[in-house]
Amino acid sequence: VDQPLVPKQFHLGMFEIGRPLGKGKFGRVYLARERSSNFICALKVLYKSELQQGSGVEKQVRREIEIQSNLRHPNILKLYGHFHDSKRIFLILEFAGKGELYKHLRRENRFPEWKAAQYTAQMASALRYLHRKHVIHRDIKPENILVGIHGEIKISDFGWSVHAPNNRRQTLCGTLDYLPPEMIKSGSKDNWYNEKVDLWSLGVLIYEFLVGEAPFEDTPIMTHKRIARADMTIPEWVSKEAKDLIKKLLVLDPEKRLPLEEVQTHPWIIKHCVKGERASNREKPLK
Ligand SMILES: Cc1nn(C)cc1-c1nc2c(-c3cnn(Cc4ccccc4)c3)c(Cl)cnc2[nH]1
Repeated sequence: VDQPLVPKQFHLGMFEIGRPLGKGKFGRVYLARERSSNFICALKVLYKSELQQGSGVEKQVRREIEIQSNLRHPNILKLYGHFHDSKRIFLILEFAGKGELYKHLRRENRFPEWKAAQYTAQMASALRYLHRKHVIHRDIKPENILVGIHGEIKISDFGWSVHAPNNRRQTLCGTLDYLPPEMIKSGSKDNWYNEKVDLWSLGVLIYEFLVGEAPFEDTPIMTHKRIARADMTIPEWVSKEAKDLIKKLLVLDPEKRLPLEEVQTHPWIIKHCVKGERASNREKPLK
């Protein structure tokens, strides 16, 4: 029976380790079952040796634990607890039954508009919850999103998130595609700690859901230039409602990006995310 993982003190002997589920830049994730409750979870194993002592990564893991263990939302992957031994750190995470979203996106090339709109509505709901708690994710991209057994999405990997405002310096690595202009421009860093950065990344995510590639995908130099100018073209076959929402999020001025409340009530979202049968199967438009 699925019982929530309750004890405060966990240790490796409490878990039966199953198949590897995946690996990231730091560490691997295994399917696991907590023996006394039969609770299925995902166990993320990080080697202390790989987290160079005193480097940013160790602080990132600490921040991931601190932030994610206090979050409870259906579209945010739960962190139930953590423990460590002499060589490793273990994070006890919610198991997402349908795995990594980016694999689904690569396999399907791109998502139909109704699916992209439903994922967008779930992302907006999760981001509103995070921003109300003054948590900025800052690394929204398909690679950091998992899919639950009912097809719902779950934001994971809070390694880059911060409690705003925060004056810790960050070094960035990995893809530039999702970075907002204020994070690639030199100069004042305080915009890095404004929730609006997640709105830009949400716009990039919607574009990639619908088109199958990121809007500024290019050589690193060109991506940098195109982000700074919000220079993108949306294919003509994307619906005008979806185009409208993407354009209202990929705005250079962070203060002019569409607030999450208005994302959730945008015509493209309303059209595809009404309760009951799937809007796209509806014969007649809603009154
Ligand atoms: C894969 C896979 N296939 N199916 C059917 C379900 C899954 C599944 N994977 C997960 C995973 C999972 C796996 N890999 N990753 C990527 C990763 C690994 C290590 C460090 C950072 C990031 C996440 C999780 Cl956390 C949580 N739940 C998961 N569920």
